[in-house]
Amino acid sequence: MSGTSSGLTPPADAVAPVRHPDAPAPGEPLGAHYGQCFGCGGEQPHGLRLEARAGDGVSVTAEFTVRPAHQGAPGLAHGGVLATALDETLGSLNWLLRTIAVTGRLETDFVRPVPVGTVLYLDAEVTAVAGRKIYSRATGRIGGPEGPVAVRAEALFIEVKVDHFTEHGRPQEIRAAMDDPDQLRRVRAFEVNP
Ligand SMILES: CCCCCCCC/C=C\CCCCCCCC(=O)SCCNC(=O)CCNC(=O)[C@H](O)C(C)(C)COP(=O)(O)OP(=O)(O)OC[C@H]1O[C@@H](n2cnc3c(N)ncnc32)[C@H](O)[C@@H]1OP(=O)(O)O
Repeated sequence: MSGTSSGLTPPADAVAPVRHPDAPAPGEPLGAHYGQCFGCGGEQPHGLRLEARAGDGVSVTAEFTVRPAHQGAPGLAHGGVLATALDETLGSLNWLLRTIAVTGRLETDFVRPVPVGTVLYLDAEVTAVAGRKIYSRATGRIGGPEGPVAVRAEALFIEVKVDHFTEHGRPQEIRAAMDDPDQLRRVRAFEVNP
């Protein structure tokens, strides 16, 4: 069964997404947006360590290897972890728009169980933009990049300013991020006018 709720249908005045001229070239690894990110960071022992690459247009591909820490049922990936992989892949589209945006809505279809040890091959693209609203979709396949679909999602991301994080984040992590030149460089790669 699949379907899309009305919150994920672009309005009539939505436009096609535009790849930012300074977006990473197709094939280029995007790297982590934050080392402590559970989705893409290298500093989270049980994190997904998802590795995304720029695609053509406003699209990305990514890979995530399911490890024992990611189980729900015995030997199978937890659905929330798979949703995280989709969310993170969709979030990495920000690099191509050079926009900071957070997930407002994420609708996920779980089509096939995903065993521990599986590589999940993900792809995602922005489908439309309407003001601050960014509409996107993602697919996760198993067995290879052309293998059967295991999960898919449609999402609405909402553009925010850096203030979203500095106002709502816990002060100790925000201070550490602001003291980290690599982190500031990454934020600038997302936002044209930091
Ligand atoms: C140096 C300092 C360190 C900085 C470090 C920064 C580096 C970070 C870089 C990159 C980050 C990328 C992170 C990727 C990680 C993966 C992605 C995630 O998991 S993100 C986490 C989960 N998401 C949230 O925590 C959002 C929580 N929600 C909110 O904060 C608000 O609700 C927010 C910002 C999403 C919207 O709030 P409003 O007050 O700004 O805007 P309103 O007016 O409510 O919504 C705008 C439009 O969107 C629609 N909208 C909003 N939420 C919707 C929903 N759930 N469904 C349908 N429409 C929705 C509304 O109807 C409105 O539409 P109409 O303009 O009137 O047409």
